[in-house]
Amino acid sequence: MSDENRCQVCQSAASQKCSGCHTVFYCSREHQRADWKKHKKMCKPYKICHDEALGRFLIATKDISVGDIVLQEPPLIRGPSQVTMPVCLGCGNAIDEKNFKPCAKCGWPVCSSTCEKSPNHIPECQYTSSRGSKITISTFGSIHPSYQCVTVLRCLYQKQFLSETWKKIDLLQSHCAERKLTSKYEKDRVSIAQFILNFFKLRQVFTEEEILRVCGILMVNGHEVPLTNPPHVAIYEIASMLEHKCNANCNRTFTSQGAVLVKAGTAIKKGDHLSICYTDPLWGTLNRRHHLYESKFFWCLCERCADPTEFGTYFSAIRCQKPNCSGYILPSSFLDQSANGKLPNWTCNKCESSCNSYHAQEILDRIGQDLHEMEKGTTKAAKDFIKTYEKYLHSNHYYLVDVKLALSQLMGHEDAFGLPAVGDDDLQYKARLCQGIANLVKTLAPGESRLRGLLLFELHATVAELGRRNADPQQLPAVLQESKKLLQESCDLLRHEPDCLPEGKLYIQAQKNLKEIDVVLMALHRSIGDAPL
Ligand SMILES: C[S@@+](CC[C@H](N)C(=O)[O-])C[C@H]1O[C@@H](n2cnc3c(N)ncnc32)[C@H](O)[C@@H]1O
Repeated sequence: MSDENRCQVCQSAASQKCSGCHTVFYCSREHQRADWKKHKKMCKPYKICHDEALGRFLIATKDISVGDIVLQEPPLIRGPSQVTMPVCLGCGNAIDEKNFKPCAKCGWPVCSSTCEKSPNHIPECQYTSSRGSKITISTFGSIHPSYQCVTVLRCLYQKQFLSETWKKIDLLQSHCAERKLTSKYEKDRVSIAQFILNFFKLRQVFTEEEILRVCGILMVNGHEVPLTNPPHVAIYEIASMLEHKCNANCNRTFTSQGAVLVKAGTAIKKGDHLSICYTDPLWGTLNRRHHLYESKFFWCLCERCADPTEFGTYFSAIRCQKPNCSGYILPSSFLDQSANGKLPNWTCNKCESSCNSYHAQEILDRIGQDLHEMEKGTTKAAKDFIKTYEKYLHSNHYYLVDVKLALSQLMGHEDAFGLPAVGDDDLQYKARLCQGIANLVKTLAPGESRLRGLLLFELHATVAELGRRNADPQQLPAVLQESKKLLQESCDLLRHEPDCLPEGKLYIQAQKNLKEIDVVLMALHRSIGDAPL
């Protein structure tokens, strides 16, 4: 049984949930009543607001502590991503020519009889069988164009038959006017709208505009859900209203059943806007802003984008190459790009020499190309890259952080011998990398708890191994306490990750390690006498 179906009071199986926040379960009305005094402080800690610039957004209606669940809700619609290889239309996982069966009614491949009957599959099954002949999918393992229409059809089905869900979908922004100016709109018109109208013979039911609006809704509001392999896309009623910030105060994960779970990544004050990061917080500012503009149609103006130093981290900064200068080069603002597509000159914060933005971009493009071509999966290639480019970039630069992050994960995982096989210097280096990146992530993207949880897990193991090698027996308890503290923090950050994801598995491992550390500490306490527990 999953944690989410346990009674908040007695932990027994529970089927009733709080109708206010849908985040906690009870086995009986008695237990719900008994818990209300406590739970009402947590129930639905936000309200929906609206303004011209953001559309709808959420505001905290009370102070929210780090780690608290802000909301949890099932998807309105879920389905294959627009660009995908063939997947089972019941469970969403990849299928190949050896492990599928065509649905008896419509021909779309599914992986089992159970999946054939899945409610997820009803819309495309009904539309396909109504057209009079089945669909045939015969190529697997690579992107298949017919799947582009499936999630769109699932939304259209709601429009035609299930008006309550459709009303909620219909409220989501589609940015049709902006999309019309893009080449993606024309592509969607031909490969999705025309395909749906012609192949499924739905000209009497939907217009091209209606279908393209659904494409826009999915593009602007779709969440990539990693619970299936490959990930699928889902839209949610309330979570879709969360605004974006690159230094968001909330983060998002999923339950194993596909509900979205939004948690506070920082302490949030009553009246604060609730935000998540729509993009990768470890991309550089220019890439994040372009991505948001191209996929969500706004130029991000968050505090992080507005500060070229990104809170003093110099995450996008190039080293000044003037002799004897130890300064860093950045533009005075990254925001001007939204006005005229051009950035101001990049200027050194020490010697004030400057270069134009094209030149700075050229340097970054060249390094980016080298990173792209760098051999992946070996510590040597990563170390060489860092050694070469620390001369040109700030040590916190996103290219270096990208490689350092990969290196921190590789050390101790390159072979079956684990951390004990890593040399002393490398082990110290791994500890510095994990700690440095965890601190950087906390500053840049405080809501990003998953990555920090992962880094602190690696760090706890590294600290324990260093202690095992170097500490004298008297110091060992203190080292283990330090390792335990890091592990505890990692557990707090990962505790809502579902078991089926790597982060959820890590959480299970972290809990086991916590118990083991306690056993060792207890043994040391007994043998040394005054070791702290
Ligand atoms: C997932 S929707 C969020 C909900 C949406 N505001 C609504 O009314 O349904 C994403 C859209 O919200 C708006 N938005 C979100 N965050 C924003 C931000 N930081 N600045 C400007 N617009 C933003 C943009 O129009 C974006 O395309």
